[in-house]
Amino acid sequence: MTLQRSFTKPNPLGPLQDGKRGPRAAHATAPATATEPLLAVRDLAVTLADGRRTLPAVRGVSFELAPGEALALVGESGAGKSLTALALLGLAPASARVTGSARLGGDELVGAPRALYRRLWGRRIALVPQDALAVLSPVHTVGDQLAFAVRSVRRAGRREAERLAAAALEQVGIPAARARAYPHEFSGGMRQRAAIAMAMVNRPELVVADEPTTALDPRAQAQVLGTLAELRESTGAALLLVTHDLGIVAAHADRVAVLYAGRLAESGPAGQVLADPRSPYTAGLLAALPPDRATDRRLHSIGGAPPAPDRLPPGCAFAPRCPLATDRCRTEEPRAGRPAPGRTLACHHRHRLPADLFTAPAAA
Ligand SMILES: Nc1ncnc2c1ncn2[C@@H]1O[C@H](COP(=O)(O)OP(=O)(O)OP(=O)(O)O)[C@@H](O)[C@H]1O
Repeated sequence: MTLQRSFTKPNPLGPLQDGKRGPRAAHATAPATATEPLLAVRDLAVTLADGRRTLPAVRGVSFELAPGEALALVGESGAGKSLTALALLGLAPASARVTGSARLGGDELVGAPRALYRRLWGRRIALVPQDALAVLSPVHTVGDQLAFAVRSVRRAGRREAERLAAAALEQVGIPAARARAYPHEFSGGMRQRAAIAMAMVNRPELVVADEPTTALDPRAQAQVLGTLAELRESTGAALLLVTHDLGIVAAHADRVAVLYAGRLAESGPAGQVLADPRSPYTAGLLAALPPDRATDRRLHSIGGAPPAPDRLPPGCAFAPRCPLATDRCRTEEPRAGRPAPGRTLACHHRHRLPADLFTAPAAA
């Protein structure tokens, strides 16, 4: 289900009227139309050069994001989630070769010149990083940084920019009086919320959040994710959320794309994928979740570990860990198919998975 957000709540962030994205009209970037996705990623590949080796870290990833929609990129550590997100932002490491296509509205992001990114950053696409200090300078007050961000995008006098900065802070639950504080004077959760204010202050169409709550305790985590959800609701921004937490996916994503060893294992509506996974890898991730029933305290894990990008096995990269692996899986990499409307699956096993795939006792 695609959630088209309605722009019903007033937004105090200045002259941008609800449902209208005024300043963007002045940008030399092409907006998405109602009929096309906001972001269309096709065959995205990120290859890293590490000394004499080349590491295929992201391999032919494709997905779409509708305006206002939240898509979660999930997978174990090293799956290629962050590199995918960074490549879209034009922030992949210097050693990376990015190929394929990623269209934001009418603009091609892959291979785009810095000048295009400078027009897009903050205005149409913004980052909420894992660590707020990646976007907040320690030597300026939070208010000054927000005001600077405002003035870098729109013609606003100092007072107007300060008013908008204060409004942005209030929107993320930080009293306007704290605008004079430095980032180190905030708690970790407040810093993350300030980073959200920074990302959202100019009302971008797409927010990329890379593990935005990993370093936080559960209470701060819930506050930060709640803040992000409220701001998306009021501004209509789409969200690309990088996470390894399926609980966060269930609560905050409309759709999910599951990455394994740089490839898309499956994708689809979050509720469907979590309730009825078609990829054995997704089923394994779900089986490894802590049980919530008092009667079942077993923790099931997928045996083994994902392969490093320079140690990919032939065939399906998940085959060495997959209970269903056959000779074909070990020799032939599966191509993505469509097991159901709105879903993709890269697996040779197209039938429904047994419910006890990872919990059944191993055969003697
Ligand atoms: N700058 C780099 N130089 C060399 N290898 C890198 C670099 N950045 C990432 N990699 C490798 O690319 C692969 C994908 O990394 P990426 O950070 O995208 O994974 P991830 O799914 O986001 O993992 P995590 O959840 O741990 O952040 C990993 O094997 C990682 O070691």
